Amino acid sequence: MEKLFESMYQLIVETSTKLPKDVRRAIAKAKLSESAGTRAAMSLATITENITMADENVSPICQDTGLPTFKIKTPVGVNQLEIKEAIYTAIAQATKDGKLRPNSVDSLTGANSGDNLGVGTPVIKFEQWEKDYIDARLILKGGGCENKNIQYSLPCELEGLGRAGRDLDGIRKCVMHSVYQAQGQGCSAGVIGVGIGGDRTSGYELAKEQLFRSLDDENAIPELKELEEYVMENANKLGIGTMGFGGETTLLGCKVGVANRIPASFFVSVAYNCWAYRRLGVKINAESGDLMEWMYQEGEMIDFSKELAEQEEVAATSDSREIVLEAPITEEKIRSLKVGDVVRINGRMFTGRDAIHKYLSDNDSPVDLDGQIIYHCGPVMLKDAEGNWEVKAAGPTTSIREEPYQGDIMKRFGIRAVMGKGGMGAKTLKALGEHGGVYLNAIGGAAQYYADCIKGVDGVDLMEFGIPEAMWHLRVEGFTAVVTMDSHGNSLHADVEKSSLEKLAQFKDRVFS
Ligand SMILES: O=C(O)C[C@H](O)C(=O)O
Ligand code: SF4
Repeated sequence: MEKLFESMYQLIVETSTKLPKDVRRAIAKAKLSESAGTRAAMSLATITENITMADENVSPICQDTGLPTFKIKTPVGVNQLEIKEAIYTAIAQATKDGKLRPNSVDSLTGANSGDNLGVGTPVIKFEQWEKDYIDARLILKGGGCENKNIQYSLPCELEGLGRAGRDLDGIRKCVMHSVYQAQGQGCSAGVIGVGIGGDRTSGYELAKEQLFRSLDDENAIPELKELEEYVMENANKLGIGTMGFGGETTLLGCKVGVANRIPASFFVSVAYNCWAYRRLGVKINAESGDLMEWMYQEGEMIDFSKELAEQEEVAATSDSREIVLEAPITEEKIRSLKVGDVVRINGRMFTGRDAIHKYLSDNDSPVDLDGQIIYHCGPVMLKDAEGNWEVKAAGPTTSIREEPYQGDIMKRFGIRAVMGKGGMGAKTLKALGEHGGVYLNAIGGAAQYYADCIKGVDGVDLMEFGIPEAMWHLRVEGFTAVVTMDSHGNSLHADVEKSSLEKLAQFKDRVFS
């Protein structure tokens, strides 16, 4: 099976860089549902441009290439250890080539292994089957959406929906609630895999298993088909929309599976996947290791590049104010910004995510942050032939994780703007008002689009935290984001959360008997 490494490498690269056809179609449909000039339409335009750029650059669609999870079916007699070895080598090579971000971190020390290999990473699940070829599937599910997975133990009380009992209607309520609680933080519009039954572990496994289904398939169990259709129709009435900016499409897919349970337990497990729904599969010759066929290839392939010219017109007709920001920014300038303003950033910004925020809460900053912009981002970086850092992918990360630190750090160091995605909470909003700061929402997953706005890397600090967690000094041009929290107490995120909860309450009454 000497070709096995090559086949696995291709599977990894293709999964990270090329969004499957069914997902493209769902995104194209979402785009059609939004009115021109809205924030949702603008975000979807950025997302589709990003998909095209990832195709062209053969670079990661999103910088978070997730926890690679392989599901492999092998004919009886095939050596699974050999397959494992080929996967490990291919993962390390794809990381070296900038197709995967080094994402495997020691949970106790925080050390990044640098090659995506480590205890428990990647995940490889084997199964035997009677066919004569190998079926290898891969999902790259990022951390932001993974953090929005949720498991319900029935019966339970749900915000907005009341009691969810141990029946199909209780399940319906849990699924609706799972979409609400994710808001835009898992880079909506998302896809949910739902597992009914099992135990806490196998329930989540079943939920994730659903993410390997095609978005276009039909559930063979009539009740579940009905549930999937119900959720698709009604979750999209919650008004959360792309990136939680409000809008018509909140969900791109809902797939439900069922397994038996034991009498005392009744779990409903939900695996939330972002729009950057990267999963593919290949059929591999069991003797030679050759790649025989790609999976998920049915139907039309949408070429978003054709729409790019049209999109520029949409952006031009949008009625939001556009403001240019360049650090150092004055308090006066920041206080002039309002929720809904679109900013174009030129000049300097510094990345800082989990490790940096924890560090800055106990230590001095390695650079002067007065008037500066902090970007919640863990990029994919490679060194070029001259030894200079090159940005391969650089979209925002979920900002809410920095909520405990953010306000204090902004005040202490004089930071005027923080940028990420998904919004932040009440503590940060209060600090923005007191200190004079704004929160900027960039489009989650648009890692190629933003990498293109980064014109240079002028330095890096705290490299000991690993590539994603270091503090990169970036020089940008035309880096676009939306003000979603301002210094006047306004938060688009709080507004969407409130209005979506009101909408959720409309689904309180029994639907399935
Ligand atoms: O780790 C990242 O870069 C992003 C993460 O997937 C997130 O959505 O927060
Ligand atoms: S940043 Fe968004 S698109 Fe990327 S992995 Fe995280 S949730 Fe998915």
